[in-house]
Amino acid sequence: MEVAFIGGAGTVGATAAYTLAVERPSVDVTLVDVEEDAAEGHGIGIRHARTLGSLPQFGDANDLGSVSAKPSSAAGLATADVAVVTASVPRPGSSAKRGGRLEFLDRNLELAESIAGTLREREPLPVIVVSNPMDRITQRIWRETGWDRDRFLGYSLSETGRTADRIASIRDVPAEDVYCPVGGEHGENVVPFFSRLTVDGEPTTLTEAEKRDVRDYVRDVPYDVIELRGAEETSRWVTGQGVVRLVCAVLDDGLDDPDHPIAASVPLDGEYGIEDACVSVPVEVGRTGVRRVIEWDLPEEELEGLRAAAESVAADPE
Ligand SMILES: NC(=O)c1ccc[n+]([C@@H]2O[C@H](COP(=O)([O-])OP(=O)(O)OC[C@H]3O[C@@H](n4cnc5c(N)ncnc54)[C@H](O)[C@@H]3O)[C@@H](O)[C@H]2O)c1
Ligand SMILES: O=C(O)C[C@H](O)C(=O)O
Repeated sequence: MEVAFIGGAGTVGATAAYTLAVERPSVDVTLVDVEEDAAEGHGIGIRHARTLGSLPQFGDANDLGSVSAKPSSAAGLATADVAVVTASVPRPGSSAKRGGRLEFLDRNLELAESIAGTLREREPLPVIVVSNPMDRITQRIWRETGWDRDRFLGYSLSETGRTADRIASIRDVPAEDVYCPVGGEHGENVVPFFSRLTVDGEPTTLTEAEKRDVRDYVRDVPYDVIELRGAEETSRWVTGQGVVRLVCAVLDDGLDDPDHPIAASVPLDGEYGIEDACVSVPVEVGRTGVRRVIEWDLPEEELEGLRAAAESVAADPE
């Protein structure tokens, strides 16, 4: 199996590629970037890391997959089984604040069209989109390829990690016991599915103040991280981990635990009353991408949140 990271020389692409390479030593990892030297440099370092961890004195892996750099062209993507799009124009300084994902919009829409043009030259494959503003970029790449919508998964799992972390801290419970998937926009109109919250398997209800706190935390914390680390950087660690969780769900034809579905941003066609927009909703992931959009019976407040998210992402100029 070969996973191609389009934008693989960047912060998120290289971090996710490294995470996948060490976690799944047999998978072929390809770094596709217009910065070909940088991609090659990261590829060599990641290959060494994977090799080191698999040596007899440390590991027991065999049949190591390749780690290589390829050009950002149809040839570079010809043999990929899964594509992850992290390609982006450089982070504008003005994007390092809440709502900042929209600062990428115009130039990343152009980039999305060019990447879709390259993808279109081959057979459809599952495409995981990370680049911001993620919901709109997922929608644009989907439309421009003309492929079936079930090939596309926009990445929003960082919100689920952030939400679990915050609920654990508010309620003083272990974070690993918190299940609360997060949908809506990857942005201001985020919709934690509080109605599905369980802690250690027990349905749990937050107060309205606690819900507001969690939503505000999720909106603010990526920018706190950027500010603390310097405006050139992004939330590379949670994103690298989350992208690999999604890639592995595709490679493995589903989650280890199908009873706890995840959310991803997918082109909707009437589900939750939403047409022609990508926002995150619960999905069943499979080998070819999205096996099924799961239609939960959500309370009105969360349904309204999803619809507001869809209106917001659909409101941008073509
Ligand atoms: N969805 C999420 O949760 C999430 C999380 C973090 C970052 N992001 C977004 O992901 C994107 C990447 O972030 P980053 O910090 O890695 O950015 P970055 O600037 O470090 O990396 C972007 C990379 O894309 C490459 N690139 C540009 N055009 C390309 C093309 N045509 N083909 C191949 N590669 C190309 C650049 O050379 C660069 O290496 C940004 O838009 C960021 O906002 C999203
Ligand atoms: O890159 C950003 O602007 C933030 C990113 O979308 C994130 O959620 O970490």
